[in-house]
Amino acid sequence: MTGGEAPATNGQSFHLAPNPEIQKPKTPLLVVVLDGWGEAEDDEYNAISRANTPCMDSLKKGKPDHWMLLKAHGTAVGLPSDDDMGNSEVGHNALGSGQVVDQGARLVDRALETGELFELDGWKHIAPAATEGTLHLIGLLSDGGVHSRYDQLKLLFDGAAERGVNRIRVHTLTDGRDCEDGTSIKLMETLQKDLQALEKQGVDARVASGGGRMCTTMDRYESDWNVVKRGYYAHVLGEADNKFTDPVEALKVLKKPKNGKPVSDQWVPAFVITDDKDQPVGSIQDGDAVVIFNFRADRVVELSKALEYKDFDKFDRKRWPAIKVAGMMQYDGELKLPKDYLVPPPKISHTTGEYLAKNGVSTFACSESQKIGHVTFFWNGNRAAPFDKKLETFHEVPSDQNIPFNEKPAMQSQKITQLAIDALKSGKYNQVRINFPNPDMVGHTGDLDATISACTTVDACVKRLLKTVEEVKGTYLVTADHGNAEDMVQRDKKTKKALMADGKPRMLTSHTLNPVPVAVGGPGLPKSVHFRTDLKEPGLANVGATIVNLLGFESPSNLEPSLLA
Ligand SMILES: O=C(O)[C@H](O)COP(=O)(O)O
Ligand SMILES: [Mn+2]
Ligand SMILES: [Mn+2]
Repeated sequence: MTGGEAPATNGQSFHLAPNPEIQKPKTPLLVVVLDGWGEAEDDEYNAISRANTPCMDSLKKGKPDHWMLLKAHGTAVGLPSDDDMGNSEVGHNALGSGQVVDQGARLVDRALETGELFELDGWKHIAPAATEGTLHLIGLLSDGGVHSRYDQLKLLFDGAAERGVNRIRVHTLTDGRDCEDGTSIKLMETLQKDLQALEKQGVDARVASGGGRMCTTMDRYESDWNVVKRGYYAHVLGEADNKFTDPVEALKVLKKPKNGKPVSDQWVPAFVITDDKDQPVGSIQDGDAVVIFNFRADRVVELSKALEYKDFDKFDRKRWPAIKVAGMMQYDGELKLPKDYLVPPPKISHTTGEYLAKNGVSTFACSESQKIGHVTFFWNGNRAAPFDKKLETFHEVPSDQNIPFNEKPAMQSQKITQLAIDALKSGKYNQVRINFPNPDMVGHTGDLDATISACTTVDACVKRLLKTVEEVKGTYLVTADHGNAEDMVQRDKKTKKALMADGKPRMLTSHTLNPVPVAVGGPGLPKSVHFRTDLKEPGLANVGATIVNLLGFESPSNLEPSLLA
């Protein structure tokens, strides 16, 4: 269902030709993204196969005509290699743009490998302050490759030192979400060793502050500004309740069990490293340079605002130093935030969202705060505002704040479901697009029972939604952005057996390399329409053209081929 009169992709034409097989539907299309719902064999650590999922099971019976699997990781979504797990940013970029675009991780790798990063405008912008003052590096200490990677951080500080920077302070956010929980201590030891190597070369290089990513700095979509406030106070002001002279010691103490459970890397309270006079070793001062070294946008947009915006009222900054700031990338192309950046971000244009808006399609997009930007910002190629305010409604349900989501695995799924049902019945929208965060957000806690509960809940929500699609005689497309809940344990790479420690399974808190399901159906889908079987390696990017087809148009030539025959 590709072909027809292809519009130019250079910005001149967004016209979409009518689809001869699927007429522009009079009833709505429901698009559901089950965040972190991958496909894997039944297993005791597969929270999806262990959950009660009659609705998703029934969709699977539609294989091969109306159910199939899609690649959701690695090069299929623009990541550097097929060892890279998928994530929400690249997943929703691929789904919504209908294209495979070289993603931030790959672009930063290239710019660092070639040394080009240090020739570009972003580096030139901060270099004088970095060499005369202190270079601060703030970001996620991780080897997960979702928001950042340690090898990139090391190339960055080594490269800076080679170029005359002689005072470096690293502000570390511990992970345990994109890599195994508990590995923060080892990674901090590696960082310490690498900074000490610089010290031997005469560079004053130290860790200055830190904290767990879920309570320090890395909030997203304005779910809870207190998270950013804690980070700003620790990194910029050098203020936190927890003070240590050594960062490894800080983690060892702050991770000690509370109520019988060790504190997860994600939730380490904010801390500051001080000298023997109890003074912070690396608060941010006038004249310093700051690089935010995450390449992924969502969780550093707020920090960028707090560092860069003169007018800022989200919390009392107490002190706002005159500094030069650069992001690893520009995180919001529309807001031009941050103004300066080390590596130009991926260029994602001519997305399905733009085509559809320019062809009169009305859309209701909804999720809770934790994921609202996934079905808006990421979906539309890292662009926050609608293409057409009259046609697109973005609805955010506030998420619970400051709790690990295994404590409430249903999250806001019932509210999202009800809002989507109302939108489907309203007759106002051609497309209703939602994201259920539960399998992913609860999966990241490593709590198997809570994740099973999350998946059972979400399946019941999809069931209610598909019943409504029946009632309104609409169409549906149900899919996911990457795997997570379907494998909750670390495995031996060769034997695939679960890894154990002290007689207990080592839980997996990160995403996986597994494929994800996609299903289409509903009374609005013409009987003759079904999935094609000739695509070599169908992936998430093939969904974009599929949605364009389901809404009654031929897909334009710049999109990956549709899944429909
Ligand atoms: O930011 C996060 O929560 C994790 O690093 C990745 O999860 P997501 O890609 O599903 O958002
Ligand atoms: Mn996701
Ligand atoms: Mn996730």
